[in-house]
Amino acid sequence: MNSPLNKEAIRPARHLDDVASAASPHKGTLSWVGMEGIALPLLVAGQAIAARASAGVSLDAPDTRGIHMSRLYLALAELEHQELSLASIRSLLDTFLDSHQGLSEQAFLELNGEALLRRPALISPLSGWKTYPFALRCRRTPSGTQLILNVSIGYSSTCPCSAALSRQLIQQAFEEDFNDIPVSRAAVHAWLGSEQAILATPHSQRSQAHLSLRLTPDIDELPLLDVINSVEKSLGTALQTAVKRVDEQAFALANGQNLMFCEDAARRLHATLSHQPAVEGFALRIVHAESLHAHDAVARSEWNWEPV
Ligand SMILES: Nc1nc2c(ncn2[C@@H]2O[C@H](COP(=O)(O)OP(=O)(O)OP(=O)(O)O)[C@@H](O)[C@H]2O)c(=O)[nH]1
Repeated sequence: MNSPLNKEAIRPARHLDDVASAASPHKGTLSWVGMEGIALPLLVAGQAIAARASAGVSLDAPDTRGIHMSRLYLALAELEHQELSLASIRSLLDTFLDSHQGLSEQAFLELNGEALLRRPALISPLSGWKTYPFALRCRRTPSGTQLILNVSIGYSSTCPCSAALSRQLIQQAFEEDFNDIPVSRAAVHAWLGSEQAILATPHSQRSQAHLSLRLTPDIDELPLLDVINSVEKSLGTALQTAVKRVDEQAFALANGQNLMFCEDAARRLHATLSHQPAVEGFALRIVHAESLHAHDAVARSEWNWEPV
């Protein structure tokens, strides 16, 4: 059995050695030093979420052994209990540098989480929750601040080729079924409502737009919700939450009105994102998880973008 804790034995000495501030046995600067995977509660679009943070600084003093991890860790509390904003992130990066004067010229913060948004149904008054994975990568250097927002947005895509081929089969079936009977409005109406008439349907797939956006460095609000809304509007076929039949019918119509190859989706989003006021440049990757194939159809596009 362990002996009881002897608090006297662990009472802190008046002076605690600070190894981090001592001279390093090995000299040299380091581009990034800090902590990864820190649990951090955040408020995004009004919802509390569990995020993970990476916090770091450069170590530009070649003789100093280490940075002060606790100062970075404690500073992260600045982001708690308030809506996540770019203004608060810039202030936090300043705190990182202020707490490492003489040691660090650059500060870094990465936040990973899932935005949790309530989304309305297409027609009915219902709504439900959807998550959008995001990452915010921030860097403060003597020449300014860089902010990269990554976000993934799911949607539905219906193959335009498959739709055309299905229509062709329906036309052929019409030719055959009405070959020797008179074409009346009532007969065609009844025929259109039968499974035997609409004998082929195009394939659809759950698809993903993976976006990396370089944000205008001096804006204060995080444009996550604006970007998600613009992208879903541009594609027209956002994944749904609560669905009644009236919503499902509207979704079928939206898919039929927005037939999309991965190239079509990439071009639409290229146009949409290049008009987002908060976005200075982007790289996008469109992934259609094909139901026709066991592999994915993918398109990429960039604007004003250099990989970082
Ligand atoms: N620099 C550094 N610190 C580490 C590492 N691993 C654990 N730590 C610990 O992180 C703790 C916090 O470091 P500091 O922020 O320097 O703590 P402190 O000296 O009490 O705080 P200040 O007085 O503000 O400097 C220390 O107990 C370190 O031992 C590491 O790899 N590098």
